[in-house]
Amino acid sequence: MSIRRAAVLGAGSWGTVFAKLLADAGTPEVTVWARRPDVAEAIRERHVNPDYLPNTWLPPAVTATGDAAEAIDGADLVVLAVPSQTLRDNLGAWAGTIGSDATLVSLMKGIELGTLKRMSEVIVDSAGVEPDRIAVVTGPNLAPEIAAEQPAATVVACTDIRRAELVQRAISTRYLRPYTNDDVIGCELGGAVKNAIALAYGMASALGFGDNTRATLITRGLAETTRLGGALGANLMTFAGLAGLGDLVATCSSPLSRNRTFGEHLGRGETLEQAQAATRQTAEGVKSCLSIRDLAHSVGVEMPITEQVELVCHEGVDPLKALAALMARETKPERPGVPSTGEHQ
Ligand SMILES: NC(=O)c1ccc[n+]([C@@H]2O[C@H](COP(=O)([O-])OP(=O)(O)OC[C@H]3O[C@@H](n4cnc5c(N)ncnc54)[C@H](O)[C@@H]3O)[C@@H](O)[C@H]2O)c1
Ligand SMILES: O=P(O)(O)OC[C@H](O)CO
Repeated sequence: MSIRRAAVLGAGSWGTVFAKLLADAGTPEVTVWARRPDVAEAIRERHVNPDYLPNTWLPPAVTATGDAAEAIDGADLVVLAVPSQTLRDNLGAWAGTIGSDATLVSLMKGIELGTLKRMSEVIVDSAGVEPDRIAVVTGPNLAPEIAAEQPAATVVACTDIRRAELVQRAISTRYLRPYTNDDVIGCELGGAVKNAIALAYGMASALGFGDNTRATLITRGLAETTRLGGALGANLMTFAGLAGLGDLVATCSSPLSRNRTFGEHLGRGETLEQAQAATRQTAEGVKSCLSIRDLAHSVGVEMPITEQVELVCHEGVDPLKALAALMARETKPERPGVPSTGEHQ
């Protein structure tokens, strides 16, 4: 079985590249929903997204509309690519038009404020679908590099292996190699938490700290992600894979990362508002650091880096003071691989 018609809801960087990917992998009809009519028209008429991917030509199979119902009509694959905090409201409006056996794909890397839910949980709530119809695509996938067809790998996480394999086939190209995984919880947490850690990494870089500091942030960032995952029922091995370490390294190391770049602005002493004004695109970690911190507290897990990132972003704490607070924490054994239960340190 293969996908005949796909809808991609969201015409930002990743939604647009994902539409190209589906077309390159052989989906005959891919319709992108763009919020702005001029973006829909440019994709439809000129095969380019001038706002987000001006230098990437989109294949003929990709078209676009400003009407979400039109995009979803008859689609057997419905891809969700809007900012995480807008998903519930958007999907609530679209849900009635989604086919009863369509597979839903989540591209979003965030945790909802207030409910503290992962994106697949928000989809279950607002679209009223069973969890096994939802696949999560996540991994080290900076949109501009995938657009340039640079080789990379990703993960398709779904509890229904048949649907995971369907999506895997639908995005398998000479430049992207997808792996399946049944650990939806771990894959989503890896994608969401790495954004908060990349903010810290960006701050440290802007403050002039070198590779020891950066490696420490990546490694301890992964440790706190793994602790959270363990407490929430994830497979701890997921965090050693593409959705965990892979995405964390790509996001922290890349100047293309919006989260890292946002952290650099904060590290240079800018306020949240100044950093927001300087970076137009979605840096999910800025909001999700709050919900991740609250989610961690709800299960008794300490996430010191995420907590300090939240203080810098939302409480105006100086990044240098945040770093000093991390360094002043009580000393403890490293204990890699310690299971989640017991002391969540
Ligand atoms: N860009 C990447 O490299 C990349 C890679 C993997 C995953 N992701 C994830 O994909 C998701 C989407 O990111 P992106 O990179 O496409 O973001 P983006 O900032 O490039 O684009 C966001 C899109 O959402 C639209 N939008 C903004 N507010 C909206 C609202 N209230 N309702 C509906 N649409 C709205 C914007 O117009 C834009 O088209 C994020 O969760 C991100 O973490 C991004
Ligand atoms: O640009 P960022 O920081 O949103 O990261 C993009 C992707 O999630 C990297 O895999």
